[in-house]
Amino acid sequence: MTDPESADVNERSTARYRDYGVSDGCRRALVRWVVVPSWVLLGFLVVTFAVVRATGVSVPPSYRYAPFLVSIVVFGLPHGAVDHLVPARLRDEKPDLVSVGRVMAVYTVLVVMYAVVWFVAPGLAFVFFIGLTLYHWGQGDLHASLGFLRTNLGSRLGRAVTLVSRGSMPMLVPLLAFPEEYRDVADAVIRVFDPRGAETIAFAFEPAFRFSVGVFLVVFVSATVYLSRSSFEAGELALLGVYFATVPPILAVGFYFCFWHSTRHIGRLIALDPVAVSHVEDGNATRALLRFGRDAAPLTAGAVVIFAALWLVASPPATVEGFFALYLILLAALTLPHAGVVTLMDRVQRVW
Ligand SMILES: CC1=C(/C=C/C(C)=C/C=C/C(C)=C/C=O)C(C)(C)CCC1
Ligand SMILES: [Fe+2]
Repeated sequence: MTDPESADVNERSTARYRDYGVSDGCRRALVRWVVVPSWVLLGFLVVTFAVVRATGVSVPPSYRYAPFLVSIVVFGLPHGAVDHLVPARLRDEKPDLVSVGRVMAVYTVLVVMYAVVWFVAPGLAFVFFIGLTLYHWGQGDLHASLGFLRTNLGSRLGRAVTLVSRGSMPMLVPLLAFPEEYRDVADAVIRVFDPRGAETIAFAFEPAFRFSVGVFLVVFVSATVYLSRSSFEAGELALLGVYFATVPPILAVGFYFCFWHSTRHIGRLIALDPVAVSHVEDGNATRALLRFGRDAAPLTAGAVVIFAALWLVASPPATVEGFFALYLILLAALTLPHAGVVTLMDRVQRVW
């Protein structure tokens, strides 16, 4: 027989995770404050850039970096800066020195290991970064689809295929629609460690490879639409596909990072924090967001300090492209352990 107290805890945690960790009260607020605004923003950018293209107006290239610059303090970096609190909160416990220390230790080991790969084989590290981001952004969207929109994606296979399709939108559609800009970004990033730059991954820009990527996308997107039979799923995929095919990629990926991926994840974190949930349920979403901001502030500052140290060690060209390249390398290093923490969330919250 289980003792009544642990039965109670089990029951509470089953209730909490039945809906992918998002209660109904929270869900409505998240759709209103996170999902709908992200649709409006992406739709607005699609229309704007369709007009820009049709009229031949040119957008000064340096503006493309603005969303990534904003991401240092708004939503982007902070969305991963509460990872140290997550494992304890998943267990319904208050984070303590041991739980936080454990996360920090795993983070440090993974960041250092991946940093070594960047130095030894930067081309490989870059390709891994694209694959990692595909997985991580796909898992984020998969959770939002299940937990915020309550789509029924069918079997495990349906979920896996959805994850791949979703993650492929930001990572692979730009390779088909804007190969030169894609190559320029790869070149600037790899060049921080290897003067040959994108030459080390020349295969990725060959027509035959891009054609295979096109076939891959068609197969996965069709399978997702078929297996999910959900108009929300098909609609979001269509919006993302058109968006990444129309908006110049540095700008498009930057906006998506801050105002699609990060905002959804912050919503998921708020749903995990009982005090924040009570604010949301009282109709005070701003208060919940401020609480998140307070939790995220110290390690966001920590990441900025690491960025400054990286700048001193790597000393890339002092241009906006050089700054951006190094920032992407920082994001790459932090995303490896961050994706691990989110994978733990997925397991506990029964995404799989
Ligand atoms: C900007 C950009 C690219 C890559 C961006 C990546 C990979 C960003 C990853 C950010 C992460 C992982 C943030 C943390 O969650 C591409 C696709 C090369 C195409 C050209 C523009
Ligand atoms: Fe993330």
